[in-house]
Amino acid sequence: MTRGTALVRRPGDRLAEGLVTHIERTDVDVARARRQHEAYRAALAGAGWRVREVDPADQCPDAVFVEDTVVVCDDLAVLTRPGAPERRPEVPGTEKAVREAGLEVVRIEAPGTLDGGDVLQIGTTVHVGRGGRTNDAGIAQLAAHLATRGRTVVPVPLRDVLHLKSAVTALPDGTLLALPDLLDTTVLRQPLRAVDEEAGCHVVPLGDDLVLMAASAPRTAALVSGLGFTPVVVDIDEYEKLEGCVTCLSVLIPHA
Ligand SMILES: NC(=O)NCCC[C@H](N)C(=O)O
Repeated sequence: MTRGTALVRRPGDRLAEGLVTHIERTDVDVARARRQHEAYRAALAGAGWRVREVDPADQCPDAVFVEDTVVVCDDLAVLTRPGAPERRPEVPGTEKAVREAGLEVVRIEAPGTLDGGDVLQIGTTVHVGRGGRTNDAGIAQLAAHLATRGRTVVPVPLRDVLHLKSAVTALPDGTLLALPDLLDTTVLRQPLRAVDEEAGCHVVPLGDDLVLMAASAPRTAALVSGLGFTPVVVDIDEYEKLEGCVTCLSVLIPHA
């Protein structure tokens, strides 16, 4: 059984030069990061996803964080215009991959900026973080594109955090796991559970009761397990040094 296609992009040799905005830079062990990526791909495959590699963009140190380059909604791929200009050359490779997956393609245009990490889709509601990487024009363009698929966009102001999904993501039943200090939770449209580990608010529902999580959030994994879900735990600490998390290393395209 295949749940769909998971797009990933392998880390390049320049990974350690990736952007760091809200944390202190520490050395990245690229060889270890490659092994962690291999295990991440294996976890997706083990959960029933067909893993497809986007062409490398090795001149871009952050290209491994492929989620930021596209928002997939049903059969529509919205190519982003990343808020960090040095990440924009990552987009053409993603465009090739989503076209090959048979998706309709539209794009965020200047002056709009949008990172996929700011977009949290739950049912027909799409929360979009407004902060350092995503601006009002990007949110307005995304809202117009996703309205064609019956989605409603809810902007969420962020504080001192890279992306919306650095601060909040959702379990398979729509319950939000969040670090409430990092965003304006009053605008969120789903029930919320506060967690006390930063990586605890980064989860990726993989289908059925499976929930992809980072090894750096053991207390939240126990909480998730107690709620009746099955954590699939991967160690991605080399990516966490670059403000990456489990969400940003893939783009899931159900049924593709
Ligand atoms: N969606 C994500 O959480 N992306 C992480 C991107 C990390 C990268 N170092 C960046 O600053 O763009």
